[in-house]
Amino acid sequence: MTSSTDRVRVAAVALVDDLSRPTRVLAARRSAPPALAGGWEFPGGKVEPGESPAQAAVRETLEELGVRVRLGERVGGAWPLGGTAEMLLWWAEPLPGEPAPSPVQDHDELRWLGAATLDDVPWLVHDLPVVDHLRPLLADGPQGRS
Ligand SMILES: Nc1nc2c([nH]c(=O)n2[C@H]2C[C@H](O)[C@@H](COP(=O)(O)OP(=O)(O)OP(=O)(O)O)O2)c(=O)[nH]1
Repeated sequence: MTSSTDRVRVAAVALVDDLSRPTRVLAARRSAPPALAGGWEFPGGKVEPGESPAQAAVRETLEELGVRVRLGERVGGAWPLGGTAEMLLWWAEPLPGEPAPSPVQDHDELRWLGAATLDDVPWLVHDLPVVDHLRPLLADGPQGRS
């Protein structure tokens, strides 16, 4: 049996406009590696030795988008990413500052998506169940500001 220490753990954020009443979630388009380029994902990355997944989620968001975030609850359980990788996802709210993509960090575009526009981007295949999970949790509100 595979133990949790054998797994590649990815920590990511469902960055939303308002933790108490989320209407929009931030999607990021990957620019690299070639196999993933063009696919949309939740900002995040691999948990490094010595840090907790929650710390990794905060660190990766700052590195990738240039904003600090306040984490809320976890979104679902451990989401399989194929092979032995899994993703832990947190609701998160940006602290003051505007998220911006960083090509150095493998993102070239960001979009805020609401329940009605979640399918407007081609998500990475392993994110599709996560998107389905999020859809009913996003309240009606302003949709799809890019
Ligand atoms: N961050 C993130 N990664 C995802 C998602 N969906 C998905 O399949 N993945 C995959 C893509 C990558 O194979 C892996 C995350 O690796 P990464 O390249 O973002 O990690 P990292 O920032 O730590 O990068 P590196 O140090 O390994 O270069 O998880 C998602 O929604 N967010």
